[in-house]
Amino acid sequence: MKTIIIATKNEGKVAEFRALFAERGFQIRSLNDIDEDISIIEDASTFAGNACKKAETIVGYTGNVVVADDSGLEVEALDGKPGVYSARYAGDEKNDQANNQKLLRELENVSDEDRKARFVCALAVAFPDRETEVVIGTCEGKIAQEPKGDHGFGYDPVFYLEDKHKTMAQLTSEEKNEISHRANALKKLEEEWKEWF
Ligand SMILES: O=P(O)(O)OP(=O)(O)OP(=O)(O)OC[C@H]1O[C@@H](n2cnc3c(O)ncnc32)[C@H](O)[C@@H]1O
Ligand SMILES: [Mg+2]
Repeated sequence: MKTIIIATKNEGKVAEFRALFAERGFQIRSLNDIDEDISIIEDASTFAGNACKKAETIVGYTGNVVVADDSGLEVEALDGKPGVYSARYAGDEKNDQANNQKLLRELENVSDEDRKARFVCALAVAFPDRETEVVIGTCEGKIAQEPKGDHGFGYDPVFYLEDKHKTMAQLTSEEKNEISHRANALKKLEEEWKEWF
């Protein structure tokens, strides 16, 4: 079985990628399986820029093909915030619950029809011997009035999917992997680049 390194420390992402790549005959390893203490400063102004930086940094350590995900939430009424700052929206310590609470506070007086949001995932693949590839996947929804559900991670409890009448955190992991920004990015990568899969 082919092995892919995923340049992430986020166990929520790792679990999703593990399932998504297993369907395609790959097994994955993440930064949590690699001994070295690697820290990558995510200072690019776009998801794609940060994803490339993560993937290219790790190729330097491993010499293997590396996939990286930089992702987040864009809320229309907040001019696209929290965007690339999604992980640290409520402060440096990366607290999902605090991020969700801050988001709900910011949208306190915003009506249902103005709560449109999208999840974005930039997926970069870096190689030891050729140029990095990047694709973007999205998933459209709305910010709920209150958190619901306990699956997934991050902003899933406050991300409402209108056609499912559920938040992302109320979906099973299989259901999320059919429609998520991460799954959509991987589908694009697969379409654009069949020979690799
Ligand atoms: O950089 P790595 O190590 O991959 O892990 P991270 O958690 O810092 O990841 P990002 O820098 O890409 O920040 C993405 C943030 O956006 C949110 N996010 C991304 N994908 C999500 C998803 O599928 N569901 C809910 N929230 C998500 C979540 O809060 C993440 O912390
Ligand atoms: Mg990060």
